[in-house]
Amino acid sequence: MEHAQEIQLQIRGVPEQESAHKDDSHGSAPKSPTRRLAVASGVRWWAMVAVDMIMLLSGGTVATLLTRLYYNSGGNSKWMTTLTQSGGAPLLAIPLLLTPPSPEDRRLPSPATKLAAVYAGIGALIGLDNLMYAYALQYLPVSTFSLVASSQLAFNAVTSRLLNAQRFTPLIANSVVVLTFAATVLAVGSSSDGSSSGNYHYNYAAGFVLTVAASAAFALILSLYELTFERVVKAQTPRWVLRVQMNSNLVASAVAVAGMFASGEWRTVSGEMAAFRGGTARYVATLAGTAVAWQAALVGQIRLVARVSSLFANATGVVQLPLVPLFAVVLFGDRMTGIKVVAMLMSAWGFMSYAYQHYLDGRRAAGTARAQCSVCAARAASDAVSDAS
Ligand SMILES: Nc1nc2[nH]cnc2c(=O)[nH]1
Repeated sequence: MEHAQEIQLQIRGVPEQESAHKDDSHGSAPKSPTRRLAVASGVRWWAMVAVDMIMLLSGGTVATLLTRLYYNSGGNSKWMTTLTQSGGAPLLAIPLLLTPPSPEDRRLPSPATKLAAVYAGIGALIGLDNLMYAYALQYLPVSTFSLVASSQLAFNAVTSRLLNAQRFTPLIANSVVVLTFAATVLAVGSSSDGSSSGNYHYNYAAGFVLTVAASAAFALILSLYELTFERVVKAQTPRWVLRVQMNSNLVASAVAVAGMFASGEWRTVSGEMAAFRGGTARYVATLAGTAVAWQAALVGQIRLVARVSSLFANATGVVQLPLVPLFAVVLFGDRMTGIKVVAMLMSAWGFMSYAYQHYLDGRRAAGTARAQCSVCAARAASDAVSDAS
């Protein structure tokens, strides 16, 4: 009977498996590329993943375009751009208060000191990454930036394998390669199309090195988030996702504020505000909008890490790279080229390859659950017969 109850619990627990930590994910053996999805597939699950993806893609695109607008309109403070990437974190207190707690939200999964150390470590890394990303966005033209930044997916392939025991299937490998190519095609094709003309002073060597370093750091951050949900928080509930994001981004904001004071950049802020094209109100609106858009994007991205995997979250983020130049056509008057459309299509193709792997895993898991069900029913019947005799 015990066996039958155990399987019934597992089946009933399917929706919770998204939120509850599973012991089997502790092992270092390669796990299913889509293991959480494997037990929680279904229309509702896909709809939630789609919402997260839309938040990441729209938030990330708006944030990147607003950062470019800030630089284009006379802004020049790297620490200010760094701060906008994490400074909207206190706003997360609103959804946190509005989200009803589940039982897993009420317990402290690890000692408070361990949680604090994790927030401090990831937060400091985010602060450093945000600074490098701020330099990268200013020092490289859109095309080169997209090319180099797409390397974060390859870095993520390594960190996911090492830290998250991610298994690679041909479909996932195909997705990583095609998404990287999509950004490469974009970079090669638009290097001479005068993209994002503005008052940039490109500094290629520094921009290149900083973009590569930021890409590696960001891949590590996403893998560390995944590890945190599995080993430290031991839950993937909406509230834990918000808490982890808010606390780590508050630490990153402290790093940015400290950097602004230590570098003396804070003295230039009032002058920059006064000289900003469109005036002070536009300056504040641009930075506030950037901060909100980054947090919206990160909510989507970290929820994808918790729901699926860091590699999936990064793959979705990379889809955004060809999106930015397309929007720049409308907003900054960049030229539209066939290459940009091809990059978009390749990007969609690479992503669909990844999504198809998830679909296959979901179907396989459903088949396994059905098989276990019939074994379980047979065992329950035989237990009942032996109990009666
Ligand atoms: N390096 C890096 N930093 C980020 N911060 C927010 N998104 C990103 C990203 O895609 N890459």
